[in-house]
Amino acid sequence: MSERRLTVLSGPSGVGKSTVVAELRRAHPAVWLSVSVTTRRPRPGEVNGVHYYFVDGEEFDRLVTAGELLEWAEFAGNRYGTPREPVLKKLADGVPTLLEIDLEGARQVRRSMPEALLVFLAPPTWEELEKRLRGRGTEPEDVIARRLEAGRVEMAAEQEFDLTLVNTSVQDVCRRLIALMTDPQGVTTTTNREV
Ligand SMILES: Nc1ncnc2c1ncn2[C@@H]1O[C@H](COP(=O)(O)OP(=O)(O)OP(=O)(O)O)[C@@H](O)[C@H]1O
Ligand SMILES: Nc1nc2c(ncn2[C@@H]2O[C@H](COP(=O)(O)O)[C@@H](O)[C@H]2O)c(=O)[nH]1
Repeated sequence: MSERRLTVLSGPSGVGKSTVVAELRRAHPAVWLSVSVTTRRPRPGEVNGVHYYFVDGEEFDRLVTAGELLEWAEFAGNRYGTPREPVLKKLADGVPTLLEIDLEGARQVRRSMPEALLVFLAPPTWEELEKRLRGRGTEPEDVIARRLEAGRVEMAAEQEFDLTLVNTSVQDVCRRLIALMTDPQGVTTTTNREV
């Protein structure tokens, strides 16, 4: 494993980031996924401390002011952030570490930790993205519209990432991601589209 142990996975809402990460962690438990803090309400089945740390706005403000977040951003009406300490500890221990965060967060990590590998997860088509987001059935139509609007912005920023993986097959994306996390020398600085 080289020094680049921090990998960031971003992409438009509904592209399949959480699905890919869940499969990656099932198949490769040695990979550590940062648990974010959010002001969003839990969806049915989401567990505090597992999927997110669910906090109110006041607590989120406190974390920001105390400098406890490595990065944070507002996304579609809620705030999300990565607790700094656990990430730094895992990296110091040499553990391959994954952040699943939005574009703004990825940009902040690019600035503060330029050695991180930034991976953009893209949908096979825009129509498929809409289908997945609606098919998940977790948000009302007005929230879906906000997420799709943000998705247009995220899609336009693909070139800022080290490479793009197209999420046609979750298994294929996972295979490629784990290879990148364990042999990052294979990544060039030119943006590539793969899978
Ligand atoms: N390769 C795939 N083919 C078909 N459906 C998929 C694929 N990957 C994920 N999905 C489905 O797409 C939907 C959205 O996936 P997921 O919740 O993982 O997206 P996400 O990128 O994490 O979204 P968000 O950013 O809103 O949290 C889910 O219903 C999931 O089962
Ligand atoms: N900048 C950050 N973005 C984050 C973080 N945790 C999650 N996210 C991103 O937010 C959106 C919406 O997530 P959802 O769970 O409400 O669907 C998605 O793009 C996530 O990747 C974070 O810590 N920082």
